[in-house]
Amino acid sequence: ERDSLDTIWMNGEFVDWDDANVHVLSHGLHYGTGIFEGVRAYDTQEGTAIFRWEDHLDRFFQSAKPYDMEIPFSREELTEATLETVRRNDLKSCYIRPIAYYGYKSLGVSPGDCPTDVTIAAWPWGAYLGEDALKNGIDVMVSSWRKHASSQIPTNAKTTGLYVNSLLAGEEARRNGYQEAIVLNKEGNVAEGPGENIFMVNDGEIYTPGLSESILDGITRDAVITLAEERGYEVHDNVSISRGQLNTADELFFTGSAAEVTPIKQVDNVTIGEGTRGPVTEDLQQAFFDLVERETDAHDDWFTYL
Ligand SMILES: Cc1[nH+]cc(COP(=O)(O)O)c(CN[C@@H](CCC(=O)O)C(=O)O)c1O
Repeated sequence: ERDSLDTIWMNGEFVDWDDANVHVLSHGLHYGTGIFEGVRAYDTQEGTAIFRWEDHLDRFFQSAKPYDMEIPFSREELTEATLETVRRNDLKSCYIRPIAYYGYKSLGVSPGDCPTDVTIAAWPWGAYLGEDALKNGIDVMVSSWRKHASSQIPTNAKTTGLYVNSLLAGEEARRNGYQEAIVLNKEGNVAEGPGENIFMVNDGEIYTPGLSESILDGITRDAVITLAEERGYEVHDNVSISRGQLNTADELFFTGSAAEVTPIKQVDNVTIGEGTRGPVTEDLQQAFFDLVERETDAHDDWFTYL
């Protein structure tokens, strides 16, 4: 529920939250033909700062390519629209959701002469999997639903339609009493979470599935790899992780714009490590939050201030 003062940017105009509607025959609603970003802005000592906006913007344009979708706004226009959306909603920290989708003109799978509509919304969003999750970790299950292969639907394009796969996996987990799922790829190796990348720690070294494992090229994944290497950890970021390795991991954790750094303490009721947030996970989680809350001036180029 939002108060009526909230506003959303739609195709170049700011409209009231309650008036931000689309036609029911919009192509994207029927065929999943939208691409989107999930971005966080943090309330830092230097004011509100959007984390890795330029990288999210890069991915936004990249995601449109497989669908021949032309984004009708420039990077600068989208950047100013985003900053203004955060300002107008008077948000100090928030979650930002840009989306581009084939809009209303005609139906049929081919988007034909449908317009590409673009909207940007922002709202407060706390810990994605709950405050306790960040501190104590979550219980997950390996889903019976497999991640589609990137050769079937490009997993490096953040496509709205893909998230039915994420929903099937995540809801299966929650239906069975777990908080989130781990999704294997069609080869049966570990891909990622429904909305997160996954990391494993073994004997102090860090592993995360390579981009060829049908995963999203996560920006938080990239940031955590950088932070880990800066702290002297050996990072293996182009590996296949088998399903069996999950049980024997010393530590596991998810990363994502929404999930941030969320420890995993059980997989299918098998305790991981000590059954709570592991020491390497805690070190990297602390480094991540120090970074985004600007307790450090490192990587200032990763921040776009309001
Ligand atoms: C499938 C998937 N994999 C990995 C990630 C992590 O990527 P990055 O945010 O660049 O570090 C996300 C982001 N999931 C977004 C959507 C969450 C939602 O529930 O919607 C997010 O974290 O904003 C994914 O959706």
